Amino acid sequence: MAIPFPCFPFSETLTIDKPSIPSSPSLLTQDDLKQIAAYKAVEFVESGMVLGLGTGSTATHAVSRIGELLQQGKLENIVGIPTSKKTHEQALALGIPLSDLDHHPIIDLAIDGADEVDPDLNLVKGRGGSLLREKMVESACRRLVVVVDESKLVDGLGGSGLAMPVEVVPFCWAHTARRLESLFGGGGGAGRCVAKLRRAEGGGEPFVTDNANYIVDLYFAGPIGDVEAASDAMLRIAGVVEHGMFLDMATTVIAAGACGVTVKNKGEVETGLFNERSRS
Ligand SMILES: O=C[C@H](O)[C@H](O)[C@H](O)COP(=O)(O)O
Repeated sequence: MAIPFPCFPFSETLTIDKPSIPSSPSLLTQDDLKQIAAYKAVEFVESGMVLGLGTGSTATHAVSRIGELLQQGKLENIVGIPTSKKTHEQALALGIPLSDLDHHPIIDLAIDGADEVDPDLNLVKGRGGSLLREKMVESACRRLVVVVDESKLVDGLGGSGLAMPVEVVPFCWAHTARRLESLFGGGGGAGRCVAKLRRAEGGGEPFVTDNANYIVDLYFAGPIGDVEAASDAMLRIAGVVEHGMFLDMATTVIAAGACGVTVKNKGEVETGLFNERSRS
């Protein structure tokens, strides 16, 4: 997706190099915006940190940048805790020293993408299928910095009309999917929620997570509303392993959009993109 070149593409505090961001062309792609947000987040990284390494097309830019800074000697003594097999492979290839939660139960900082971000910095994650490891790692973080392009900002979780992923055990997944659907008054596409098993590319076999589970995607007719109650109810269903709502976990969200980069910290008054979003 091509987006008009920002009127102020970098905030005053954005001091990163801008390696592949076009300077003269008048368009930034959605991937450019993801990279801008991710590079901004890497400014929070300091030598000696234990880092949660997120998963997805936005987080991959942050992992690349961390690898680059390590290779240049601008960062030292970093330990990365990957949130998926894919990120593990990427970080290994970049020479980032890796560990896990068993050996590093407290993480200084994690950087990850998100599928939806609400005005309170609650998130939907897991459209890439990595929600369980992401939630385990990011629950152990002192600071979780989320990086998104502005298309991810919503007024309420579930409001994008796109998938709300739930990781379930394969055993009788259809039964679990029906229970999830009926939790929200759904069924047959007529209600507030429709549950669908995620299929692997090609549409045949079920998509299988890094933990050998399945994903049931929930599609809501509008914002869920009471996300805490929805979270508790989903987790009470036997067969549900974890859901993709990350509530009260993000400490900072960096959103890149056509008019620049907005950094919002938990509890701060809304400005920039977030403010514009909440007015719309
Ligand atoms: O399972 C995937 C993760 O939760 C991703 O962080 C999330 O889906 C956002 O991915 P992307 O940056 O590719 O939009």
